[in-house]
Amino acid sequence: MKYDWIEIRRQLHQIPELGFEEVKTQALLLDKIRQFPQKHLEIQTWQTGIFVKVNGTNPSKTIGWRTDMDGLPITEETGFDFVSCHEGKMHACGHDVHMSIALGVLAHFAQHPGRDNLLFLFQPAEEGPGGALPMIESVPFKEWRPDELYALHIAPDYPAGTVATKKGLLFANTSELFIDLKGKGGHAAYPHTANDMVVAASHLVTQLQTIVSRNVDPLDSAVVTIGKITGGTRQNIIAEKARIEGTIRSLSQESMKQVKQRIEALVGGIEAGFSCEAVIDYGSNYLQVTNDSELTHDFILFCETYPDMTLHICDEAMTGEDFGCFLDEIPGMMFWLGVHSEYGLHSAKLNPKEAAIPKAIGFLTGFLTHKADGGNN
Ligand SMILES: CC(=O)N[C@@H](CCC[C@H](N)C(=O)O)C(=O)O
Repeated sequence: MKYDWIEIRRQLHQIPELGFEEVKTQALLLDKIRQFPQKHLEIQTWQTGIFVKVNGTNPSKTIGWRTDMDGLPITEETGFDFVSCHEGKMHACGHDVHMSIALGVLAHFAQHPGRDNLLFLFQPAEEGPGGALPMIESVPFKEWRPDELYALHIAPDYPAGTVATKKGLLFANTSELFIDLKGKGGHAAYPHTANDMVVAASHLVTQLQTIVSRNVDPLDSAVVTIGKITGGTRQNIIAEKARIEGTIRSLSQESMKQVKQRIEALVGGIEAGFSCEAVIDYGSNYLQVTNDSELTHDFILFCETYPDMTLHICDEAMTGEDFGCFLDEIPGMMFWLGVHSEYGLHSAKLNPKEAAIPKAIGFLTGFLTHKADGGNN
């Protein structure tokens, strides 16, 4: 059977769903997977995710490939004729591309299994609240636990169809950040009788900017981004409540701890200064993505021998990925797949060049064949 992986990417693009809501996505993936020859496949669903094991011909280990499935709460502005059908939601981080590539590679191995087993993990909720940790705890993962694990992420700033990676640290530690402030609402004309949380939140957002500029060692790196503020009810009512939502990024667990301590000190200052109550919630935390040196060396050697593949050795990035939680358990590595888009990840206009999809399917099929046939350059 012949498949059009770009068309399948477009179908996935039209139905973006948030973390652990990937019901239609799971159904579409299962529908495609069930069209592949089933002789060598075993399938288990887990929440909105899927595990597919390709039984090897003479296995001594299991090589894993992980892809993420969720979209983001962004209103798409690409103007594609296959634009998202889910209002306010978009595949703006390329997980539609990731899934179509995984399907394409799986379709090959369903017909031509390698010597070792392959395990394809379709993981929900990468953007949040984090599907990796509960997936690691799941029954199918424990039963089919891979010995090595690999994954990719699209990269808008690399030429389409090229790859980029490095040994060691690739992506940062992340922590979500939610701060709820509660004061006293009142009439806009009587500020002296109220306790305005819009003003308190504004001060706090400004103070949070000093953590990276004044507290983190300039030779280290961290990010504190506030992506959303909500507060108040209308223009002539003093806000009783405000909420700040953001993310923290760091290159080590130690500096993550320091940033959090500083946030707590600043929030304490706001509570004292504005006589309000504040609650901090760190939401989900992702471990840094640390690429195994030997396996990355092998990947680099494979790239050098693969025809028509350009490999960039990149710097680490402050992006986060809960793939880091898998790599804390299992050796493996992750790489960027160039898709050349004028607009970046999490942009409403992200426009990955689809030519990268068939190229990545061919390349990955080669790489996983090399792995599953015992290749270790
Ligand atoms: C590759 C990528 O964009 N990943 C996300 C991961 C989100 C982590 C978490 N929800 C957070 O916001 O801290 C990223 O934003 O880097």
